[in-house]
Amino acid sequence: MTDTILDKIKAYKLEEVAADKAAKPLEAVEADARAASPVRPFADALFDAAREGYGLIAEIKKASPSKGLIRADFDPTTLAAAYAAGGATCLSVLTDTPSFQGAKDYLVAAREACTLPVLRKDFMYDTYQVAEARALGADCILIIMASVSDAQAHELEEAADEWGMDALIEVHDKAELDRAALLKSRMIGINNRNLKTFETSLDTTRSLSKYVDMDKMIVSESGLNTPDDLSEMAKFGARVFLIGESLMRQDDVETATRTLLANPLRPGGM
Ligand SMILES: O=P(O)(O)OC[C@@H](O)[C@@H](O)c1c[nH]c2ccccc12
Repeated sequence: MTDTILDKIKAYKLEEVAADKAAKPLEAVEADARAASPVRPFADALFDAAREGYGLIAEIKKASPSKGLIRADFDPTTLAAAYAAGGATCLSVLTDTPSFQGAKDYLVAAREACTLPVLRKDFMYDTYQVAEARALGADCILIIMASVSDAQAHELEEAADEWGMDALIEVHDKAELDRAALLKSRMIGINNRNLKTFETSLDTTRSLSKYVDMDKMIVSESGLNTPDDLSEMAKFGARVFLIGESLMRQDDVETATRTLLANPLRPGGM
């Protein structure tokens, strides 16, 4: 079997984590995590926003494996401030360098530039990375079900919880969603991007949303471009969105963000 992009990312990420551990032992990272700026409530902010309008997790993303460079004029401080001014609820910051040209420092800079809760967007396998996320200031981590075992997912979620952070559980098929249902996180991210082919289809949210427990929040992720995309997803119960590329390609990120959120489909469909 040929390796998928996710297999390749996992292989280098485990090496990175081993090198990070050698350079900075867990105890030192934990000391930084304990001294970090207090956690900002991530899930709560999204639940509040989605009650009347939409919740937006706006992503700071310079490049991706499928699209290459997305935004040349890239300053995390300016972008975070623009997203916040435009009405984003939370931020997502890519900290993976080899595939996304992200950086841990970008998360620190973005979080300092605003008061929004921030998701560390990375490929998480080890609780060391969770402590590190908190040490950087992150308020939430991502757990990608396609890339971890049930035991790992549980362990990562527990670690996030111990640090007072939330966890966004990402799925892209029914089997992953069934596994995610065993976890306690209130946020289920349905990724519209197929991680094997890189194609995005909003049919992923359309078909999986009906299987998500009523008490959980659906976050529709990837491939969302227009207000019509959001209202279409809202018809399927998704009122929270994780959006990167389509906003990162705009010259005026603040106005683009505001425009995207301007006319939410009201709960109940009005
Ligand atoms: O740029 P888009 O198509 O709006 O997608 C954002 C986000 O969903 C995407 O970056 C993403 C979703 N899950 C991930 C896991 C790892 C890296 C990136 C991602």
